[in-house]
Amino acid sequence: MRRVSIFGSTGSIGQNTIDLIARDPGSYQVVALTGGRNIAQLADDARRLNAELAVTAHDELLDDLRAALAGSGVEAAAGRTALVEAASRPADWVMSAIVGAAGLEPGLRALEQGADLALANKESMVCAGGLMLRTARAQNARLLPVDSEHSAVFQALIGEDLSAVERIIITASGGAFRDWPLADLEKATPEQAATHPNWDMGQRITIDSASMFNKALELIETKEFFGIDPAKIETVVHPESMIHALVGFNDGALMAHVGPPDMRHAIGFALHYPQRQKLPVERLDLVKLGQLTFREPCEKRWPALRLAREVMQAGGLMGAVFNAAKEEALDAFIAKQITFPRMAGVVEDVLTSLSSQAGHNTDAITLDMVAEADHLARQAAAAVIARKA
Ligand SMILES: NC(=O)C1=CN([C@@H]2O[C@H](COP(=O)(O)OP(=O)(O)OC[C@H]3O[C@@H](n4cnc5c(N)ncnc54)[C@H](OP(=O)(O)O)[C@@H]3O)[C@@H](O)[C@H]2O)C=CC1
Ligand SMILES: CC(=O)[C@@H](O)[C@H](O)COP(=O)(O)O
Ligand SMILES: [Mn+2]
Repeated sequence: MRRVSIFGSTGSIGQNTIDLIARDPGSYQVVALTGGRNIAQLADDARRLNAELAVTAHDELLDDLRAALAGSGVEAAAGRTALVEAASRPADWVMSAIVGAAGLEPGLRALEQGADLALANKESMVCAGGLMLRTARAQNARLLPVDSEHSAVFQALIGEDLSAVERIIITASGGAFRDWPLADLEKATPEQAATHPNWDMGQRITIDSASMFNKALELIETKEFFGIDPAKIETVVHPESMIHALVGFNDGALMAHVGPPDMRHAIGFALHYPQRQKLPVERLDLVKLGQLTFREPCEKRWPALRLAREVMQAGGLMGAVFNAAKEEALDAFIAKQITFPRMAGVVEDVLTSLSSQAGHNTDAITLDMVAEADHLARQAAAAVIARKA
């Protein structure tokens, strides 16, 4: 039996992962499930999957979790330290699906103890891509992309030579406001932004899709994951979200990964890699689909794309700064302290004020350095938000 843990099990990726594992209970021993505030879901899943341990990230919810697990034999724990300890428990395969920079350390600890890491948490690569790759290499552990675009690129590159890659194109749906007049964006609400045209995902990534901060993070994630020159990475607006990414080779071939917007494909690919196994995803009927469309992304509508290019150019700890500033701006938008378009302005101001964080050798970046850059960026973002709110 494979020993598996799921970090962020109560979320959208976590629930899709559980869906796949629960279909084949004889093949998996669940070591740890972790969640945040959704104690009922965490406890139900831990009981159903007979997990060894369930952890909530919130200390104050330990009593609730203990009560929900009473008589089940599942160990309960709470808090940041417990979360990181859970990641150090021996496991063969770990899903990293906590949202935000909070997912970095648990994923890194899982790699350090030699687990294969299925990485949905794109923030890990944005903040500390070099550290993640170095750790995986040192432990002979696999780091498997789960983000749909990066899983698509990974699959298109199997058996290929990276030096023959001319370009990588990642697609973007355009999110909730793709067709809105620009002037209306000032009035866009968090509720409107949290409605994705195609994908069913958590609130934060869905709003990031509307602002294209999600795509901005994914451009950086592509550079970090595949070690590719940013000039070779493109994005195109593809409203149907059927093609997830394309890889162009030096002979002109363009390999596209096509499939319905269902994360169980990318999760299942990472779960069974290097094998392919049957997955419960819809098989596309191309005739019914009829046509697929593409548009150039407008940087006026989505300034996050330009900022991502600046961050890739700057390197060092600027990815960590960018992500933390974005998280703070997103919190402020959700709390209705700033408007939707203002998020990009906040992030740009923070990037300007912390440009000194670019001067770090990527190979020497440690978790402590990332934490410090993250802290400085959140402080700077809070000041910008307070000044302009
Ligand atoms: N959803 C998708 O289809 C995709 C997601 N991703 C990436 O995967 C990650 C997860 O996304 P998604 O599943 O949508 O997010 P959700 O918001 O649905 O789930 C997030 C999970 O993280 C937990 N969590 C939230 N904050 C913390 C914290 N501070 N410490 C520990 N745990 C925490 C939540 O717990 P609780 O809910 O119990 O409070 C929940 O289990 C993100 O990095 C996202 O960018 C990438 C591609 C596609
Ligand atoms: C499913 C997935 O990988 C998401 O990151 C997706 O890419 C979001 O859609 P957007 O293309 O709207 O950002
Ligand atoms: Mn994606």
